[in-house]
Amino acid sequence: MKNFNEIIAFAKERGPKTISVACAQDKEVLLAVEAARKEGIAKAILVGDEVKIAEIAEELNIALSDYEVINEADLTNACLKAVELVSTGVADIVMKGLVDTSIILKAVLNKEIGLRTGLPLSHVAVFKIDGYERLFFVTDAAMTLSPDLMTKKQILENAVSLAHALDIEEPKVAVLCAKEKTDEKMPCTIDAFKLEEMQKNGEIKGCLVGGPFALDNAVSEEAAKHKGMTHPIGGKADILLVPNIESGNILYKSLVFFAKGENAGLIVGAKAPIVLTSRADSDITKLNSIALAVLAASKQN
Ligand SMILES: CCCC(=O)SCCNC(=O)CCNC(=O)[C@H](O)C(C)(C)COP(=O)(O)OP(=O)(O)OC[C@H]1O[C@@H](n2cnc3c(N)ncnc32)[C@H](O)[C@@H]1OP(=O)(O)O
Repeated sequence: MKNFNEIIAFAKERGPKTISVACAQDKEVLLAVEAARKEGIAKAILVGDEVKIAEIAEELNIALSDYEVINEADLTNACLKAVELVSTGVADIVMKGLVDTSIILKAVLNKEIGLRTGLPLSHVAVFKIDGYERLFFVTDAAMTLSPDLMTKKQILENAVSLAHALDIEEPKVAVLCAKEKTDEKMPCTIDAFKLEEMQKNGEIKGCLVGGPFALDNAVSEEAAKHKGMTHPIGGKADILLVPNIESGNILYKSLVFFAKGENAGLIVGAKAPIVLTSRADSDITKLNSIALAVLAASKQN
């Protein structure tokens, strides 16, 4: 798939799925779930502050009779309820509403009713930027603080699974650092080298991995050529694996606010997909993310 229109078209074919929205009292969230409902992509159960949900719905002319609403004003309890709806099979996808990321992630990781699989969960953001011909992924900009080598391997594999769900058969993964040569003083360059080795010796499958890469060589063929790089991933990355949450989050928000990119975001690697965008992201981003989650959920089932 090359853009979000295609993702939405495929989600219409595979939907509707049921989303449980944690802390649904938010204008952009309600606009997105209403658009998803009208497109036949998803139905939503709205968990949150019933009074605030009703006020916003009225302002937006959204009929709440089209939704199940579960009143839970406390943010932590609303997140736990939304997650429980998925772990008990009532819903297929969790969606973050107006709540801190760490609160919903703690609910997702809850030992009794959460969606753990035993392996690391991670965030994948999908972007489309004018001038870059392909969709590309940034991971992990939102969940894992400072991943070690084996956690990076799992983050990479989680993103590769999502790429496969979008019919990107052999995604090219660039492991990002500040430069393209290994340097003992920059441990992420050593991890990047090891991840490329793991792919070459078959420990990582279903993708091509290259690293270390600086961002310019990963996304610009001209920059890669200028620096004399002959790596097949040079300038053609599908997945950008960042070294830590700070670099990933700054890249994510630079793409949204400076580059005005179109995007979507999910937590993957759990028993079900979790729509996780920034509270400041638009209703279009949230709709794109619902569509992406529907494709990921169909692949998982
Ligand atoms: C990109 C747009 C959106 C944004 O901008 S989001 C903003 C930035 N993001 C954030 O603030 C969230 C960052 N992450 C966090 O807050 C925390 O790491 C997180 C995920 C809530 C976990 O917090 P805590 O529960 O305090 O973490 P902990 O290290 O004590 O671990 C508790 C148990 O959970 C497990 N865990 C933590 N991260 C995991 C992961 N990625 N995958 C699978 N399991 C994970 C951890 O192993 C531990 O398990 P156990 O209790 O020992 O069995």
